[in-house]
Amino acid sequence: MTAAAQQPEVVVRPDAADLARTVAGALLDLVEHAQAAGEIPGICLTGGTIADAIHREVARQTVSRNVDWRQVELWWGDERYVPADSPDRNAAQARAALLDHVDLDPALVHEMPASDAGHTDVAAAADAFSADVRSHGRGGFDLVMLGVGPDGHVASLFPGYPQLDVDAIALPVTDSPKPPPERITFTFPALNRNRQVWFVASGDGKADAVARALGGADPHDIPAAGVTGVERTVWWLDDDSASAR
Ligand SMILES: O=C1O[C@H](COP(=O)(O)O)[C@@H](O)[C@H](O)[C@H]1O
Repeated sequence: MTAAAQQPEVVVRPDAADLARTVAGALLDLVEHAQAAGEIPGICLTGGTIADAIHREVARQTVSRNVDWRQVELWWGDERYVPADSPDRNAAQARAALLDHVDLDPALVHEMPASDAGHTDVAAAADAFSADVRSHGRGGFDLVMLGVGPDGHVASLFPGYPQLDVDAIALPVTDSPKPPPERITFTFPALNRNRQVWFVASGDGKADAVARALGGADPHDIPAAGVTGVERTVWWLDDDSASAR
């Protein structure tokens, strides 16, 4: 990793709606550029409040852009281990806001397993998902998007949890402090080998976690401090989430 890559960019917009519009535009720029270069961009989506607003904006803005959604590969950084039709799933939220409104190639959409997908338990499901990542042979994604919890969690990596110290691709969580308790999450090593990482956070409830992450907190306390992009790291904030910096 270069010194420049370790220095995150911070973009602050006045409010959540403006933030969502700005991030959606930047995401569509990234996809257009990758496709113009003949690539199929690999994007790892996130869940949460601002992510939902961003997905809706991407769907809205895409009609005026030159993007071929059949040539985009989608993954998720974490998932709630609940049935496939549960609205709690990050993938279900993304489908309602974005995926159902664009023409995707289903073979390029890699949801983490649902609890009714036939795996013995969440650990077996995390192993199966890790095998899916390995078999697709990507050295890293073009873009990983990460929401940030008020406690500084990213994906389903929570402060003080054992998953923070495991070298694996994806791991089960059985006692998440934020419901639902069972989840699957990418690990730090998996999140740290990707070209770009974009954190997205809005609202004053995120201000302390954002300030601590940008201030170089111990990732065991603020997991968001433990992820950077190989080429670029951007913190996309609104005035409220940026207010404690
Ligand atoms: O549980 C989760 O929370 C975070 C942040 O969600 P928010 O509603 O506070 O914005 C999210 O990024 C993560 O993917 C999700 O599983």
